[in-house]
Amino acid sequence: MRHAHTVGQVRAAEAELMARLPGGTLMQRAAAGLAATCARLLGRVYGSRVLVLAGSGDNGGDALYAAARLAGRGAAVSAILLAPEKAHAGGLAALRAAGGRLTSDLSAFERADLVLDGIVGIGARGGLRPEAQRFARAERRGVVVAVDVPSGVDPDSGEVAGVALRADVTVCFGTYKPGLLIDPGASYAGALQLVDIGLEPPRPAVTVLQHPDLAALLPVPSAESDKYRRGVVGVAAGSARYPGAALLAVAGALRGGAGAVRYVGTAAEEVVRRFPETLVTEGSPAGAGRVQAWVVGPGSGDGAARALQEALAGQVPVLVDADGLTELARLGPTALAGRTAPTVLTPHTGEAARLLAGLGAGDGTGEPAGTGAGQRDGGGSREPAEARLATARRLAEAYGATVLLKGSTTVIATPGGDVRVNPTGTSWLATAGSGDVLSGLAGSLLAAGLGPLDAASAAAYLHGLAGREAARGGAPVTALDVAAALPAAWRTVRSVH
Ligand SMILES: NC(=O)C1=CN([C@@H]2O[C@H](COP(=O)(O)OP(=O)(O)OC[C@H]3O[C@@H](n4cnc5c(N)ncnc54)[C@H](O)[C@@H]3O)[C@@H](O)[C@H]2O)[C@@H](O)CC1
Ligand SMILES: Nc1ncnc2c1ncn2[C@@H]1O[C@H](COP(=O)(O)OP(=O)(O)O)[C@@H](O)[C@H]1O
Ligand SMILES: [K+]
Repeated sequence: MRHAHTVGQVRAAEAELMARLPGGTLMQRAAAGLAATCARLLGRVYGSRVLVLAGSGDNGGDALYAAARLAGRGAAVSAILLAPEKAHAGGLAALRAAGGRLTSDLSAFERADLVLDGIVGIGARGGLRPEAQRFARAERRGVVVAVDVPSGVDPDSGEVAGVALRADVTVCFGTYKPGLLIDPGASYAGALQLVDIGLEPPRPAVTVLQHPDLAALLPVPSAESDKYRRGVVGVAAGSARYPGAALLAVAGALRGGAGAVRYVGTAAEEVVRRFPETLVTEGSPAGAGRVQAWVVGPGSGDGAARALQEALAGQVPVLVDADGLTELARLGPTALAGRTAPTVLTPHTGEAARLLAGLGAGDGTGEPAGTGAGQRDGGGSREPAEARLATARRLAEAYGATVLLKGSTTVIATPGGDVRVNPTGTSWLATAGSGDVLSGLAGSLLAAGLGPLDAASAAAYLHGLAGREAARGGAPVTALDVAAALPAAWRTVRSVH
């Protein structure tokens, strides 16, 4: 599992560590790790051309010390200082002593085999300053290595206000920063390398699952298993108008590890024709047999209100998606207030905006919340796409539910403040109905016994891998292709054991 910490957490952990160590130790550890990665990337250090972009803080200091090490191994190093009078004195002296030279020639950036971006790190405030912006726009030939954070990316949120330097590799110190894991920041960071500088940070602000975590989480039947013990997932989805959503949610649910899928709704006939293994009922959740988790809402249309009410009244986990979310936004968080079992919400950006607006509902006026209500504070004050982390957290807390916010980086937040960011996926997943497959899959994992955070994040992970598998070679995928590729995604993560 990858762990990421906020700037505030890193600063506190650094202060604690620095108090116990001789001055400059952490920077030397950082520079040593940085130089080692650069040397690996260069292959042959001797004779290579390295350019350092050094800002006025310790981020520039790391870059200058690392460059001095490379110069000591025979690299031709030049440095552009963005604020020459404020450059890190020790780093600059080390670079000079190792034979590095200063330049103001922008073409050095274009010619370099390797560029070290030490403009700004976790001390960043606001968008990249004008003197730094030109490097984000300039052509380059070589590899760009970001020091700690690609300059221009907000370390805590991944937001880019204006432009940022696109890196091939980001070498981060002590711990990952959330902004390296969340788009748009993640797409600027390239491959991530972690350098251990001895930091002992507290509980991470954000975690990211990896293959071995998935392999450990996924439910696998044993000799004692039967279909009921493996869990039955109920899917209340589809309507006369949107029968396809029922098929897609069921297709996802069938590949999620539950022992059986029970469908309720108007598309029963279509569902059983396409997936004969499904148990079908034409009613609503209250009249269906026992299930261990419900998925409510994909394509439910007018049926969403009743299905949601009946599913929420039960004592099993409920995943709410699509039309179910629209209905929930209308009702507001009070609709979930009495629940004892977990609730999972899987909004895309538009549905998240509706849910934020819904925070004004249920206030006793009986009026549905208008758009814009509830967007005055917290994560709701900005467009959800630009503040994904804050939005997911805000919704999770306000609704008392686990929230999986879909998008180019899917973020999962719990009411208790845990956040996971999904590392898999592809923009080919932006295709109609792929969200329905995801909700069926996540519901199936809930029914199989995973907790809400694990079920939601494992589903996003598998869905993202399946999307990549289906789009392999760069081909468009359909939602059913994604569902069909889910077993391959299971095999991929399980093959690491
Ligand atoms: N504090 C520590 O113990 C350690 C810090 N390390 C490094 O130190 C960095 C943090 O250093 P600082 O606190 O000095 O902060 P930074 O070096 O990240 O940034 C501060 C400097 O950048 C300028 N700046 C701020 N926002 C800017 C923007 N948007 N555009 C351009 N310039 C901007 C400021 O004028 C300031 O001088 C980390 O990212 C890491 O690279 C490492 O050496 C490891 C140890
Ligand atoms: N640009 C993107 N990059 C990666 N994944 C994306 C992107 N856009 C959407 N997705 C993913 O595609 C799926 C779309 O879901 P959703 O918006 O609910 O579609 P639908 O309602 O048609 O099923 C989600 O899993 C989402 O995370
Ligand atoms: K940087």
